[in-house]
Amino acid sequence: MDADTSSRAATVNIAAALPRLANAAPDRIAMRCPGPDGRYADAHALTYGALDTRSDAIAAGLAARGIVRGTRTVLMVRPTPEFFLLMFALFKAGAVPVLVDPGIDKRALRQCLDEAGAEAFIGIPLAQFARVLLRWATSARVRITTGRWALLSDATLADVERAGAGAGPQLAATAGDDVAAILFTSGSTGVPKGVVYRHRHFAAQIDMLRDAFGIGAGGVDLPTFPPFALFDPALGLTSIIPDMDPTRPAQADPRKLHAAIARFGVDQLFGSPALMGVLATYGKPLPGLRRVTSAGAPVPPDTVAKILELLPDDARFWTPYGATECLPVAVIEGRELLELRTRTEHGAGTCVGRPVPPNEVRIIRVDDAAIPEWSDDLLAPPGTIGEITVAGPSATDTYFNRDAQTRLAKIRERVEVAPIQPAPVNGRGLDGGCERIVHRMGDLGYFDAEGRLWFCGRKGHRVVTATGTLCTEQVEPVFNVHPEVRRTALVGVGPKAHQTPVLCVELEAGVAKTEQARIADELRHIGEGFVHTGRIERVLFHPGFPVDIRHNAKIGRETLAAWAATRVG
Ligand SMILES: Nc1ncnc2c1ncn2[C@@H]1O[C@H](COP(=O)(O)OP(=O)(O)OP(=O)(O)O)[C@@H](O)[C@H]1O
Repeated sequence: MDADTSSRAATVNIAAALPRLANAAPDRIAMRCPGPDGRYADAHALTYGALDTRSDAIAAGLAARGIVRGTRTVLMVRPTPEFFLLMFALFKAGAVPVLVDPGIDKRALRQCLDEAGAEAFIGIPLAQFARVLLRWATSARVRITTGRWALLSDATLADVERAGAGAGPQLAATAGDDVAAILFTSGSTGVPKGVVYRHRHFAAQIDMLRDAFGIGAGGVDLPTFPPFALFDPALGLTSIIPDMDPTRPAQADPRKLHAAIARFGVDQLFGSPALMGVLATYGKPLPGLRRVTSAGAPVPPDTVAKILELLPDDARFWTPYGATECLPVAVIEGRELLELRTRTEHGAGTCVGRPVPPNEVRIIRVDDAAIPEWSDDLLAPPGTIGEITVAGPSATDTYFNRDAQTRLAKIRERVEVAPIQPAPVNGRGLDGGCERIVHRMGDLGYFDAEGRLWFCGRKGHRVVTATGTLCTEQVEPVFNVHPEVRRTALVGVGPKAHQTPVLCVELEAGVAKTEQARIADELRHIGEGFVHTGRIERVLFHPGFPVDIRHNAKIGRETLAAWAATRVG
């Protein structure tokens, strides 16, 4: 192997697939985005060829402005062609895009941006105004706007692209260990944390998604969570960006989604459980779809059943389990999930399926403290509930600038490897062995006798009473069977170890307040049917649960607990 070939072989970069695909099929559509009027005009579409050459030009133009390998660059751009061009340009440049969910609390947003120590800021004009007004990302020395005028910034994206035009192919020779992006968590349990993605994490995710879901090039995808669209070009898919507010999937208009699916022959769809709820309630068949995936929180069994009814018989409905820090961890298909519905409704938790190879998923004893080193003594006895941990090629190893959080979520593990065996993919070499990072999911769960993983709720949401521990996901589905109940949330009031369990209840629309006393009695009766729910006596009715900003599906139990505390003496 000559030096040039070996350096090319070592390059790991999510953008590396793009020139290959662009060469093979330059005119294939990579993305179609709705214009401001919601229409899918050709002006808002990008072919593989255009995505490749234009992102080359932008990468070269960014380099001329000082955005180069390693430059942390906040990107605040809506899911338009500009967003995808910029993301691929930043990857090609080896720069580090920083993504924060739009719509998070403004104070938390500023904290995230400060923490990221951004060196550059690329945004729509509104984001540039906010940056100046709210003093966001003051460390950013390069500012680029996607607007028509360079107001409040150094240049427009058009200037950047013009400056780099004709520079030819760009691809930084990034190594697997180099930082590729900083992606913030959704912050459903506090201020979002910046997850450090290395190029090898993205590369592994693409392989794992392709294998777990049998994704082949040439399909047409409707990713309703825009960052997921970034995987599509690497998988050879066409992305149709839906005409909806990506921060409000629960409010998406199902007619628009159906129109896009029919018009562009969409055969795969990703959406949060809230978006699945929208499609299920709308109830129109989804004949062209072959693969639907939903993640972020458990999908209610009624929604799973309805979506399966709407899909063709040979279509698959996957509910992968994972987190920003590690994705995918495990996966289950909707039909198997439905077969296990009774167990969930009897308090077993929600089955999230079998680990996606080559993940190693292990359950450790519940502990709120940091665990620096792995030891097999940490393991919970087989079949018992503990914290879910993952070691695997897509498990990230650190948060950015959050040492305390990193210590709480990561365990170093020394792995002995025989000389002929390759080192674990996320490992670092050591004398006579290798070290890898185990990620703690912060979720409770267990394995059943068939090797399936069950999710029992978040560790921080467990309710510890004087007589034992209650897990949210083992309690709520028991009560959710009541026909007039939309959803329930278990919270604890009082000091840990002496908490009073309180069941917060959101009723179906149209149920009168006067029915609440009867429903509370009926819920207590349902609870008495199982040992673990029999102790829950306090029932509080809430007009509409707070939910997370990313998926609109995770219930804000911290907020509900504070609310419940004001009502329970
Ligand atoms: N299929 C699933 N079934 C049940 N829960 C899921 C599923 N997929 C994801 N989750 C939940 O979502 C969590 C990951 O969420 P995400 O990475 O979006 O941010 P977050 O953990 O909510 O944010 P933060 O850590 O800032 O609170 C998982 O740890 C798990 O609790």
